[in-house]
Amino acid sequence: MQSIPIMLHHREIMGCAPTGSGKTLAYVLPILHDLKGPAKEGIRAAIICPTRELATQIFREMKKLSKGKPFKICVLTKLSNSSDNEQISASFASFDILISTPLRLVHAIQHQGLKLDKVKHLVLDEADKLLELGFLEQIDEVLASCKDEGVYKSLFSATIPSGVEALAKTFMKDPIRVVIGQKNAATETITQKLLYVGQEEGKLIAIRQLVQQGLKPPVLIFVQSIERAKELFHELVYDGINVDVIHSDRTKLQRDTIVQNFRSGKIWVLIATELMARGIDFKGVNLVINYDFPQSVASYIHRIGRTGRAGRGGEAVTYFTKEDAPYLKSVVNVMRDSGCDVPEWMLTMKNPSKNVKKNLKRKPVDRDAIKTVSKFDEKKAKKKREMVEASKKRKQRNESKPKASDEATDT
Ligand SMILES: Nc1ncnc2c1ncn2[C@@H]1O[C@H](COP(=O)(O)OP(=O)(O)OP(=O)(O)O)[C@@H](O)[C@H]1O
Repeated sequence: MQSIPIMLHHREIMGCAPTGSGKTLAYVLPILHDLKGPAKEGIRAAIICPTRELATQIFREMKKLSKGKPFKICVLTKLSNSSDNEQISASFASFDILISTPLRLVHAIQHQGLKLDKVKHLVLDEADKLLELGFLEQIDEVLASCKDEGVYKSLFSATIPSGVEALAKTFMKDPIRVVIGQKNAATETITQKLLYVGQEEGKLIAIRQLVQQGLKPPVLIFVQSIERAKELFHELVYDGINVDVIHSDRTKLQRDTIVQNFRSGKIWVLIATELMARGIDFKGVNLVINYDFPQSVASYIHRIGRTGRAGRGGEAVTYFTKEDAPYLKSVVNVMRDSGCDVPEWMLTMKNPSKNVKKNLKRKPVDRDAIKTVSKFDEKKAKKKREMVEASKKRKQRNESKPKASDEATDT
């Protein structure tokens, strides 16, 4: 309601609204209306987002909403096999709307003759992510490729920190700032819980207890690295759970198939890295489990925002160990601001300092590998291995000692 008239009046917008509240439609509808119909003038709207999965999802939404108007919409995903750049460049020019990740878009601009000089609407979806260091250089390149005068920029996210706002103002023209609900809070339809699991191995115990009590799929589980995603997958798959795992080490085809299978209900539990934390709209996810504590408040909000979408209810459980305790208060604040019940003692905890938060964002907490064997059993097994090794060595030493009879012969 707020963004449609703003964009139709060609004002730039910085829109912050909760996860699952419909930000995609908030820019897709005014763009489709403003472009009126296909024009063969070159790309007139460009939408940039951080992941391929999200780009494909936006493409699908665009296609659905533009039904009846034969707009040519293109999603830049994989690199074209054709080596004829002129041909590729000409094919780009035939599109009205383009959706892409920053890296792929910059490649097309630099090597495949893609032009953005006719772009009227430039959207940065998940803007705060796109304006982080890893993407910033490419966004600069994209901005430089758009003709400055005629382009209206729109930024959307569920989290827009003040630093990002200040940065955005340096390249936006007098933007209108729209904030729906409380800024940087989670959706109120999500029941959020924090669960203390003691040490690392407590997490597997907690998950297994949940399974025993009866999981209500679909369930999404977030971990902090690809390695840990693989480890958890091995544990759960041997438990006989209908589970799969998605991360950037998997092939594009695998990633597409997994997303499709999770959407259709073929997979009940999906283990994911941060790759799936933003923007992905799986309808009806019942539970999000933060197996590993998120590295920032924004990550927490986006991860748990995969449930409780479009007014539906949902549940989010965040496991924490002793090592996560210093960062706990940030999440507690989000829970409090989103209207969740938080124990009194948690509210009186100290807020982590800026430095502590920065360090966590840079480097995740060091964690023991995910495996069923407990530390105690592992130590016992290690001791046993060491004893066996030592006795083997003793035996070898004894055998290599010259025997009494040998000595007699030698002398
Ligand atoms: N007016 C509406 N009525 C009902 N459903 C809607 C409406 N607008 C959007 N939706 C649905 O709500 C869901 C969430 O929308 P969308 O993915 O755009 O959320 P978002 O705000 O971009 O979330 P995120 O911050 O996680 O990216 C989608 O399934 C969308 O189809």
